[in-house]
Amino acid sequence: MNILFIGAGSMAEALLRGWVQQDVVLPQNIYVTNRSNKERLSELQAKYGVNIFSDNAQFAQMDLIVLAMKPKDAETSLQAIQQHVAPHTIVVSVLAGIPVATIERFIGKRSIARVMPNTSASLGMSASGIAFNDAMTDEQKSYCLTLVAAVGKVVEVTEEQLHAVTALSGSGPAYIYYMMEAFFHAGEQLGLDKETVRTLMTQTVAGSAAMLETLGEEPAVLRKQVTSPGGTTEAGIGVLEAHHVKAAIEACVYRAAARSEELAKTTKA
Ligand SMILES: NC(=O)C1=CN([C@@H]2O[C@H](COP(=O)(O)OP(=O)(O)OC[C@H]3O[C@@H](n4cnc5c(N)ncnc54)[C@H](O)[C@@H]3O)[C@@H](O)[C@H]2O)C=CC1
Ligand SMILES: O=C(O)[C@@H]1CCC=N1
Repeated sequence: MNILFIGAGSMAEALLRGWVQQDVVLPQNIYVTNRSNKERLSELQAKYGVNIFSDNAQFAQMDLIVLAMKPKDAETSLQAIQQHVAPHTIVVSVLAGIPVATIERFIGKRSIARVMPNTSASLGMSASGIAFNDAMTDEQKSYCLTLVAAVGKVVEVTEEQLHAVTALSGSGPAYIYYMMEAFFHAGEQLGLDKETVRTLMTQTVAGSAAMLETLGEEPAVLRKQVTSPGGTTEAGIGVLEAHHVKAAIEACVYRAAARSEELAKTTKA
């Protein structure tokens, strides 16, 4: 299977790195192209041994195309490729918001999957959602699921539900890093060196995720186990409550989902 990435940014790299490292796709079967940055393509070629896509005639040999440009560039990009994409080629879009209907409007009714991964795909740790259009055969679905499962966990959802997936797990790593920025800073302010804080907090996040996953408990139950009456955790959480942090996090997710819907509307015919 030859796979072409259109758009060679951070998400394209996370996916192709994951596929190459997990041995699911050979680097010689991966092609990359972007709008104008040739150095970036050479960088990916040097790092992973993938090919630089050089000629529209090569579209005929592509079994699968990954749309990985920014949503705002989707229409221009789809317009540019519409004459060239072969009828047998599966199209997988990782674009936030952009509906299958928009993609079909440019390149016709064909097998299309929308995937919402996250950047942890580069370590095989993505949490991805996938939605298929009705042209997809079972065999094509299973191939797409294999690819996405190779870079982490994947759940099949409806296209409508992808707004929620995008707002939760697509953007999710950024929310965690945002909190980590604060933990790192606070740890240093309290006199620990940067590396010590990094060790403590990355393990704390990994451990908490593993507890949630392994025990299957509600987060509130696990939180209670940490919170001794009159202790340090209760004191700290009291500050979060006073600042309505839980409400702020929920508002953050709702706003991200609404933004995904806005992106969908900007491109609808
Ligand atoms: N970064 C993330 O964590 C995630 C991103 N996504 C989606 O992945 C897509 C790409 O995001 P990033 O990699 O973060 O963006 P990026 O800005 O790092 O990369 C975008 C790439 O698209 C190329 N490009 C722009 N217009 C083009 C055109 N007309 N033809 C060919 N290439 C073109 C750019 O040159 C660049 O290489 C977005 O649609 C985003 O919604 C999805 C899940 C997570
Ligand atoms: O911020 C964005 O729009 C993309 C989609 C999910 C993560 N990054």
